[in-house]
Amino acid sequence: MDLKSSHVSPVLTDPVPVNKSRLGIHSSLLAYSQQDSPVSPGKYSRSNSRKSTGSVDDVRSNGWLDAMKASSPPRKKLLKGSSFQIASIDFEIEDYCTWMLEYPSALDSFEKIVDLAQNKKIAMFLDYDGTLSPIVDDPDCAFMSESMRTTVRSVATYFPTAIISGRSRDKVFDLVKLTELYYAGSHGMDIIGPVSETLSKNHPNCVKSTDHEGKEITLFQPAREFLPMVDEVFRTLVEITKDIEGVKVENHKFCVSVHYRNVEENNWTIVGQRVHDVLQNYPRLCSTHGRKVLEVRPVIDWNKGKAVEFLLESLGFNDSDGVLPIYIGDDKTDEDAFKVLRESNRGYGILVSSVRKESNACYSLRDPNEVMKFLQLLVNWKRQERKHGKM
Ligand SMILES: O=P(O)(O)OC[C@H]1O[C@H](O[C@H]2O[C@H](CO)[C@@H](O)[C@H](O)[C@H]2O)[C@H](O)[C@@H](O)[C@@H]1O
Repeated sequence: MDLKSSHVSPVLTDPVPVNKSRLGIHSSLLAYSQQDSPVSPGKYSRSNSRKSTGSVDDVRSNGWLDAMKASSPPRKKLLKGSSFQIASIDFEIEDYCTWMLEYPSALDSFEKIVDLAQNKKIAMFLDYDGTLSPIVDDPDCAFMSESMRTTVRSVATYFPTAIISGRSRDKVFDLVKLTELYYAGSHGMDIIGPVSETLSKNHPNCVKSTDHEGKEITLFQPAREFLPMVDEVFRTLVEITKDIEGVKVENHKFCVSVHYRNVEENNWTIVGQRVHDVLQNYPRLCSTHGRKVLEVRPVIDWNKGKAVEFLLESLGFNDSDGVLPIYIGDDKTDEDAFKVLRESNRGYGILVSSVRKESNACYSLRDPNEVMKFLQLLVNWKRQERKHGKM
């Protein structure tokens, strides 16, 4: 990619050390219970004088471990013939049905949704993991099906479509493999969008660039100055967690994922303690919970919601009534996008979940299979509209 300008300045809020509050861990916690801290300050860290001195019991009692457990629906182990199991499944189904009164199925509500799309242009925003691909144990194996790829390609033929993922932009592109889309990686901190003159005026730190096909695009990386710091933290986290079986640390350019899905539950507190202890030396980085993953990211005023606003603006839909944005996602980070749509009273957030969850979304879909059905309905509806000479 040829950068025509390298003038990129970050959009920063005050460098507040929010990592403690976001994790819900009191600052007095989190020294290693098993060994002395191997954390040493790097070039981009503060001195390690803020090393904490807590215990595993403290971590358990402040609710943080509960947040880790609740971060993804548990796998169901079916015990044949167990009446307790059957009763608990009955309860779950009933509970889910009650929840769906508040978050109706986007499939059942399809007519209502497209009714609002009359004379408007739909802009489609899609999360990747858990939305286009099923959640699997190994993040490197979270592949989307060919039928999902074909469906997303068709969606992009009719509507401007963007993928907004926690993964790095390159990694999510390698998985999706569609050049017809816009991509925002690192939870929206690395965006490739359409070229727009008005946008450049509002966001002086945008860079005009070209993609690998030579097409002009806009590159926006509001956390660019954090690159060396995030890289340093990635290497430290790999080192510091290497003795915990099952931990996987991913470098997503502007953020780092520390996965504990494959770690013995007894060791989850240790994973959290080590992440937190490293962050003690980086007050400009924080950590948030994803699905069996701790996400380390810069403390900046930017998230998936801001990325949606940015992309809408770059598509020329700033403050426009002529657009109906639809955002489909399954995770906590997608809530920022649902919130933006809810608060600006335009478009719909659709939560992908097979269990009850509080959300800022309006509708729900159970899993990636239902996401595909919904996208196919949308494509078929648009084809019919065109056939009948509408839009
Ligand atoms: O914003 P997303 O596209 O949804 O990315 C969020 C995280 O997704 C990946 O982790 C999740 O999916 C994995 C594969 O199914 C699963 O093993 C893991 O437990 C989930 O947390 C990705 O690996 C992370 O880096 C993303 O931040």
